[in-house]
Amino acid sequence: MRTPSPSWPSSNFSSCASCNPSSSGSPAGGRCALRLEIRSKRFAGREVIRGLSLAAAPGEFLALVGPSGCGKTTALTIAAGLDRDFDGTLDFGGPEPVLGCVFQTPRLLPWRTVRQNVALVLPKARRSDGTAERWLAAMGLEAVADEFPGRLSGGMARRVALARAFAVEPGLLLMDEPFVSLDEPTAQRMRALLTTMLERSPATVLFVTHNLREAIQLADRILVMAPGPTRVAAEVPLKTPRALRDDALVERVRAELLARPDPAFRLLA
Ligand SMILES: Nc1ncnc2c1ncn2[C@@H]1O[C@H](COP(=O)(O)OP(=O)(O)OP(=O)(O)O)[C@@H](O)[C@H]1O
Repeated sequence: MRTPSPSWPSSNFSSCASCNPSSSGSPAGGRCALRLEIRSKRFAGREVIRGLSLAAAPGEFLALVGPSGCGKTTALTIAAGLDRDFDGTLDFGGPEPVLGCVFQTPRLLPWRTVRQNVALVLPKARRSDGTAERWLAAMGLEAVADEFPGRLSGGMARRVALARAFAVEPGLLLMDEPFVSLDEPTAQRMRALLTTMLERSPATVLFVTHNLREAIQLADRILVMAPGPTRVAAEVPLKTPRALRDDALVERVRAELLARPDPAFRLLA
């Protein structure tokens, strides 16, 4: 988390508990509402988002889907409070929540052990109270707690990143393509693990993906983004309980969505 990139300015990292050990936020486990209104977002004068509006109820799992470059990461970055340079409003319906963040790459500190990577996001008083170990155990990572990240497989490193995000007991979990570039069986195991973790530690979730199947499998509601400049073009509520969404149902819903006349859906194919 200490490696800044152009779209994740280091100066604003204190907003994300998973990125910053000293962040406190609201009481742990306090699921929050999320209301984000981006009237306009520009990079160097170029407007990339216009009139994007989204709202999540406490505990709701929202998936943002859309074609590459349409502004999903930008919207998530704004929701995380990491980019305040936009015209609009961000509101949690109460105090700022504890944030958990999971990115496209695990972003572990290579010079710290797995255990330390998780413990470091916790308030000082909780760094040696067994919390890190409990979350590592929940992810099946006890055996590598004292290893350095360089010794882990890609899937294990992602599990550490998930453990780190859940260890803070986030009220709001922000995930940016967290399972991209994993082989499909590993990605499926990670999605199942995410579902289990959310049952254990419920949070409001904003999940960015370009993978429509993944969104159908996980989300309570899918927001389909349309480019140029980006806005939410359509919303798809998913009523079937997550546990009952097998491959056949996911494929059926996907086919139905891709057949819709709205061009925003065709861009997802
Ligand atoms: N720091 C930046 N400076 C200038 N332009 C940027 C910056 N960050 C993003 N952009 C531009 O804003 C647009 C939206 O980018 P963003 O990364 O949010 O899209 P995305 O939908 O998440 O893409 P992908 O699915 O490929 O990750 C793109 O045109 C991108 O080039």
